[in-house]
Amino acid sequence: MRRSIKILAENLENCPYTSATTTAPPRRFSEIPGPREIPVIGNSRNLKYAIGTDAETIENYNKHLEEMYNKYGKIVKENLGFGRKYVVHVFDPADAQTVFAADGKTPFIVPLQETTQKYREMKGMNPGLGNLNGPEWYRLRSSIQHAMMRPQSVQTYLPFSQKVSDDLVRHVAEEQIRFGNANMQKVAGRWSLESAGQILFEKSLESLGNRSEWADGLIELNKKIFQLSAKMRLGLPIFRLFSTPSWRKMVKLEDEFYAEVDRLMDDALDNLKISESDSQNMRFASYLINRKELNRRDVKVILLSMFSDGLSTTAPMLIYNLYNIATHPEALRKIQEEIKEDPTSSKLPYLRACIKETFRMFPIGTEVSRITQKDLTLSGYLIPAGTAVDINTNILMRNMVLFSDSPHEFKPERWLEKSKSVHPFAFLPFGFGPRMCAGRRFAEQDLLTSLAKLCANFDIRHRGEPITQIYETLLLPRGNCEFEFKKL
Ligand code: HEM
Repeated sequence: MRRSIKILAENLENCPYTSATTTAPPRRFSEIPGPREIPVIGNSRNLKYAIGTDAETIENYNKHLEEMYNKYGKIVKENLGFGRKYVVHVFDPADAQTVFAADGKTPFIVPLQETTQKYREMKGMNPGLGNLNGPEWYRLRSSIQHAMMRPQSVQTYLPFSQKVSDDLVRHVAEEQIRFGNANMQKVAGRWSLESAGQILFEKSLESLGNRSEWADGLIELNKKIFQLSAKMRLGLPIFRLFSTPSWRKMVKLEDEFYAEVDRLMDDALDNLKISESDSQNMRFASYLINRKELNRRDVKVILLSMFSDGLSTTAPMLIYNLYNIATHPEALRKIQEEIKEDPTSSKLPYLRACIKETFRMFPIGTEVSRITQKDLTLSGYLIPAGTAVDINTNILMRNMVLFSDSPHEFKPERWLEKSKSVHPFAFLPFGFGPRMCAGRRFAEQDLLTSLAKLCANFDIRHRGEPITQIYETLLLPRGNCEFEFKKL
């Protein structure tokens, strides 16, 4: 990681946004600007949530972050209230770099879903990769690093990715004939479930075939968990002390979800065998059961973490990509030409640039979080060790200065022009460092393969209400997700 920080830092010199180094002593934490604080309640926004959980406000949490940036500048502190501590929001890539550089071997994070962490602990389960910190996180993460993060290892899954994309093309064509369009809220969910089956459970779940209704049920369940979790995250945290109606509802939803996923994991693991053959070429679950340092419980924790994180991220990203492509016919034409030129190539630089641009315009998360492990100076203020810092990637990736005054335009070309360098800590859709998204390579490969197949087979149109984002723990699509696919 040190090396990658060094390489990235070398690109920084020309960036107008890079903070000038200063020798002045850092200012006190209490001086960091931020919303008015009310005793017990915390920042003034909490009052809205305390009086009644205002869905409208929660859905616009990303807008609230943007407003804070516009009002207070590139560093803002927020008192979370009700016995919770402060969170420091940073909106400056130089500060992001400082935080990541201090990460060390085991970066600490605030779990994205406190409710999931609490549920798993209550059930005696391991909280899972995205919820753990410290040596237990390190032990589990190290065991999958090789299988998940090396681009070469992910190549092993290419044939399965291709099979899923063929199934997707067939399914979309069928939906188009049946309904006159394909509702991608459903289809993308089925696609991501099918891909998870192939990669994690080593079998087809037939989500794009006979079992699409079953798939829709599981995806809906997952969606409800994310929606409720957003309300509980931003609302009054009484569920930490008492079993509130929201908490009981959450337990019921999680129970249903885990019963289903547990069945999937047991089915997969019961059919896999310990093998002496080359573990480098094994698929994921087989690779895991062949790791001597992992027992069955560990394997299930890892599979569960990968499954639940993957399910809620790649499906919306497929929708956002299709939306950008469908609303920019010239981009679709360029992708189709690129594929026609070399149908077997997986290089596809223009399509890759479209995907990158979509990650920038439609980030799936509001922030990448860290708990600092040593004192840091951010934007000239002293941040004591143990402070929660949110690196607001969604604001960074749409910043006017960092993206040449056109942050709201879909411009894949910006990633192809060598002369235009982007601050390396301004574009972090998968986070950074040892805690970087464990499914990154899979997500990128699945998106590239399936989008290439869809673009090569169809003219894609989008009409009606534009797609925007709402906050439901992640930034999920709102608007018309029905696309028309005209066979070429
Ligand atoms: C397009 C889709 C995706 C995006 C944008 C995304 C983004 C992220 C981000 C920003 C993080 C936090 C990184 C950090 O703290 O530095 C993360 C963590 C994680 N992601 Fe993803 N992700 C995606 C897809 C996936 C998929 C497909 C999987 C599984 C197959 C997955 C599994 C995980 C796991 C397990 C973690 C926790 C890692 C840890 O704490 O060690 N993600 N992801």
